[in-house]
Amino acid sequence: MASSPITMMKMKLNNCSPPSTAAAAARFLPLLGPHQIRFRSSVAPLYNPSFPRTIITRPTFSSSSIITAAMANEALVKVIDGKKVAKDVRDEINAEITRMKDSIGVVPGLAVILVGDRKDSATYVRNKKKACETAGIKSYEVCLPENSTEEEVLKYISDFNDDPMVHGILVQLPLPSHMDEEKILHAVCIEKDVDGFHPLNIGQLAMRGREPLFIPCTPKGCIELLHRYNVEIKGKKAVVIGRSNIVGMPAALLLQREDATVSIVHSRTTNPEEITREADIIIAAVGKPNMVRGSWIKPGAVIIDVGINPVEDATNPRGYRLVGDVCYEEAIKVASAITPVPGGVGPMTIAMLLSNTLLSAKRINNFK
Ligand SMILES: Nc1nc2c(c(=O)[nH]1)N[C@@H](CN(C=O)c1ccc(C(=O)N[C@@H](CCC(=O)O)C(=O)O)cc1)CN2
Repeated sequence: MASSPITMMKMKLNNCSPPSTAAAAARFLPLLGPHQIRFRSSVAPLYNPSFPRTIITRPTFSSSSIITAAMANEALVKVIDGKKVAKDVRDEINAEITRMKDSIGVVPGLAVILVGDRKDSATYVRNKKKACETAGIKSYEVCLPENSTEEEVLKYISDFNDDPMVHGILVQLPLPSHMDEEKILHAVCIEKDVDGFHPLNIGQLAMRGREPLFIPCTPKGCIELLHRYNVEIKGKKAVVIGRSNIVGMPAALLLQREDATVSIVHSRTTNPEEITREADIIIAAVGKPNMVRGSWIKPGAVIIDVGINPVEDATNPRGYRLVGDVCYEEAIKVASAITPVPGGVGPMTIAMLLSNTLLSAKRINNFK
């Protein structure tokens, strides 16, 4: 996902300006309306966002039919508001935690282990702690210096495994390069593996007829967004861009479980755009700013952008701004729905972590 703000300074600003020619606009023209993906209407929605924000960037339409059509499409695009959905999820979790505390006196506990001094990781851990406090989850935090040993990390994991107050354990990734990530993730007991990264959890996710104890937070958040915006997944063509252990691979497995026909595009795929152009749903999780251009997208497709890439921006007080893996300005002209960056998948990652922690506390205490 995101690289550190320190390393991002080395990145070149990726300019993804929207196509400006009439010919480029005309590409979108015949493909509006009936070609757009249909949002589920017959199935009772798990959740209907009260205000699914619709972007209307230009209120007055031009007299040119080509421009008007492109703009009309833009006006119809649903911005999938991850911030709003995450807040709703957190409120629901908070209500459940209150119910559990009131009836059996149990408060869910989450232990977070941070190793090293990456600024982005420190920010994510701080945000997780804040989210826990608001939701009513007790958080336990361990911050270790970059030069810590694997044994030290393993000792903390072992202590948290044995602590009945702790229902979830996570080790913030990435770990320093001298550490064996596999060994460390394997040490988290599977019943408390709220990140869902334990090989047994991933194995269960991959197998038909088996249920993982936990689903990794970011892919779970992607699917939750699709559900809550009533996007039909069953029978659709889905393409996942990226095959990382924490996002791409589990996202592809989850889409398959939802009965989508799934393709995975990765660094060795030739002509990735030919594959993405077929997709009704795209989940982009590759970590390359603006890699997916408007021309890669089938009109009406739904786009879930997992990338959080800092790019230089002298006009921003931070000196950089965050962009996704998808060129938003182009995609919004073609897609029927899209997650923004920031404010899309990112907030859902933390909401799903709280959801997994609650799930764990309920399961351990046999609370329904
Ligand atoms: N053990 C884990 N490590 C990592 C995970 C994970 O799920 N488990 N995921 C990422 C980092 N991450 C959570 O840990 C995370 C990333 C981004 C966000 C988020 O809310 N992003 C905001 C923008 C934030 C900003 O302004 O900097 C957004 O997209 O709106 C939350 C969590 C890697 N490591």
